[in-house]
Amino acid sequence: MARYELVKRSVALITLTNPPVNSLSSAVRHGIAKTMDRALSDPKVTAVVICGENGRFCGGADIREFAGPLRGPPLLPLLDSIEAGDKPVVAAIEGVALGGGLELALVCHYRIAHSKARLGLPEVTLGLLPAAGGTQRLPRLIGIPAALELITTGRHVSSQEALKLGIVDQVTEHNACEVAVEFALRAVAKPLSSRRLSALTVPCPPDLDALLEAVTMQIQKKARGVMAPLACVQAVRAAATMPYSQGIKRESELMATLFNSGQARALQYSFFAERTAGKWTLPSGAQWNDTKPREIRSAAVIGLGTMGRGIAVSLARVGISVIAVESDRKLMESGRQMVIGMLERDAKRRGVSASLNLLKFTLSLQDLKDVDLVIEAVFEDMALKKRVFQELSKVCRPTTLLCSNTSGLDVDALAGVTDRPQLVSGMHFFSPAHVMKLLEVVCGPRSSSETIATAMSLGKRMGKVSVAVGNCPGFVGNRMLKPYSDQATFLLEEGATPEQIDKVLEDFGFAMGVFRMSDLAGLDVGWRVRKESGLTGPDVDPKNPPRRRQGRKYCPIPDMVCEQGRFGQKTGRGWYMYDKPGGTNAKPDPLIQNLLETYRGRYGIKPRNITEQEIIERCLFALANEGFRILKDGIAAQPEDIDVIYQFGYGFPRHRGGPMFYASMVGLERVLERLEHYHQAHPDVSHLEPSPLLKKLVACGSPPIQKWREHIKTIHSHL
Ligand SMILES: CCCCCCC/C=C/C(=O)SCCNC(=O)CCNC(=O)[C@H](O)C(C)(C)COP(=O)(O)OP(=O)(O)OC[C@H]1O[C@@H](n2cnc3c(N)ncnc32)[C@H](O)[C@@H]1OP(=O)(O)O
Repeated sequence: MARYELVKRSVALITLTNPPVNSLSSAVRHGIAKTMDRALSDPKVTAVVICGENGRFCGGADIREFAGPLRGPPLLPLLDSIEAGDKPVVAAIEGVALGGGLELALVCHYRIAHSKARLGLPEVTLGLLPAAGGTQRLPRLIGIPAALELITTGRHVSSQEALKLGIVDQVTEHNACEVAVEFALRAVAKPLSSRRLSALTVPCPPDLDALLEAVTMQIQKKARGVMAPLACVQAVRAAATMPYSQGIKRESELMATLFNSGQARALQYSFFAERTAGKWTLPSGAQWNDTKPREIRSAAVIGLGTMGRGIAVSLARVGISVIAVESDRKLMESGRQMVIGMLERDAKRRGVSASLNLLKFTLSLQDLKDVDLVIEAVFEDMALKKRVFQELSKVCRPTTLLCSNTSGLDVDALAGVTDRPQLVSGMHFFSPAHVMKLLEVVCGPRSSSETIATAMSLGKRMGKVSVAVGNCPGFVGNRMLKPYSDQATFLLEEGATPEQIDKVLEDFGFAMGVFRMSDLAGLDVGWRVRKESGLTGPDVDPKNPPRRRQGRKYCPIPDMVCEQGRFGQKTGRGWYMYDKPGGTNAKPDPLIQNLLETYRGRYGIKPRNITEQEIIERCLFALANEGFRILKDGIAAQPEDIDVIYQFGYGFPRHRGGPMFYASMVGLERVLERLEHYHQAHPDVSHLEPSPLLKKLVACGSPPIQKWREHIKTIHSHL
């Protein structure tokens, strides 16, 4: 796990060998301890270089080992002993030096980085802090403000920035290992005391308290309820105010509070869930690692509304030439201006030049005959989409892939009107499409594995977290949203207010509560869908008892809000009131309060006090319950996919892991018991009826989430 060689007759070259990222597993730590001992005790060796195999220095501690008992040599004393050694040690950083990897580099007396390397202390993103001396050594090297920023955000820096900050001593375009060996030979005669970071004093800013206070406030605002960044501030405070020996103790104490926390478990689960989601399997047996995606050089986007514009930007900025189609010259011109403006702003932010030459705008579908792939992003109307797909089928060459950016319509019905159903899939982007990282790739029953592989790979190329899902109304994300928002509106009937429900959800960690989110998305969209499906409007059978539709309980309050022209932020009124149309500052509206009181009065509902616990349980357990149904139906292949969708598309707090992980943390037995309780109280709300899969998992002893797949493997997958 660590290779030892003698090079240039006097330099010990230690190579970490734990692919793919040379993480510091117990075997690697053991290997470092052994090879360092050998280097320090061999009189022929005058200097040491540490590097990583396959052009990657080290991706940090082995995160998988955190779940089990700590084995092998502990990292902190191992690193301390490297720093204390009397022969110069040089880190040759290629690829990445992250977390424990950077901490290893910080105990080396010199650091040489390749120009393409990235460095950082991302432990905070895993619910931890850099507890192998990172919170004490980095401030001594680069000062409190810069160290505080890097440690509390976990941001990676380029080697150029690392050089400017003083983290590395030299950046090279050449082989970092060879450069480090030459550097080590020159360092042999030089004193090491000033190179041992733990022995340095911290350059402390005069306004330390004010700085720490400001950063704490910023964290509390941006990452409400998240423990790790606050613990990082405490650890850096210790570096500033205590000698190293005490600071390091404080670092360990703070780490101990985080290490076994639910937040750390959720964040580490989220790290792996994101990677698991990319590994799809289709019912045919085809998989992510055995199906070659097509190369996409050119694409077309149909419709330059909000979604189409964002999709065009996402494609062009990764070097794909884009033909954008609109039906009307005025719309095309305004779309053109907006796409160009978005691309220019994006390029400026990233410090690159805008790829405007890749864009072409047209009114004619005939111009699409040679593109590799089309993404249709017209209005969410099946008849209109079918017309577009029929037309595309005629004009595009037979090998062109046809994708729909639908948020929930039947992808197979669209495939059915084309001459190439195997080349049709859904690509459900989230608004704004050039910002939001989630992409649901919808696999119809006739989509080929190559089509899915290509859509998934294109998503990755655009920087999206892509998740393959099956074809059903709403797919995964929007299908689950319904029980969640239904519960919220039922709670309004029973006595809650929008602001009370939103506060509970936001305190839980959601970026926005369900009502604020609906106001942002626009209330009219759902209203139109409900009208089209006969749930409200003139087509409703007058014989329907009030508050019941299609044999189920129905809450008409959202329709009543829309009937007043309150469509959310865009009209300045929705569940909340805003300063102006388009305003974002939501204030409780007495008119909504009135509407709720009148409504309850009309139906004889006596409002009751609704607790925080009930809001969380009814909204989130109903959400997870639908997730279990989705797994049972084979619409998502694994719970990780659902959790990734909810984190990246719906603002579910990452430190809670996602709805399925959250259910597993609460305990499946408890979730089942509470759903049974609420379903008994509301027998006409089918979403509260515990799903068969949840019951099955509880009957099997509530296995950990990673084992659920074994219990759902017999299910017929629609992916
Ligand atoms: C009481 C104990 C005290 C201990 C103190 C310890 C203090 C130190 C703590 C740490 O170091 S925590 C770890 C900090 N490091 C990170 O957060 C880095 C995580 N990794 C990444 O960001 C990326 O993987 C990467 C290194 C930038 C590479 O990205 P790339 O896109 O090229 O590959 P991936 O698909 O992400 O990863 C490939 C493969 O490797 C697995 N993996 C990556 N890093 C780790 C790791 N640190 N530990 C274990 N496994 C890791 C990753 O999961 C992928 O595998 P699969 O999931 O596909 O099987």
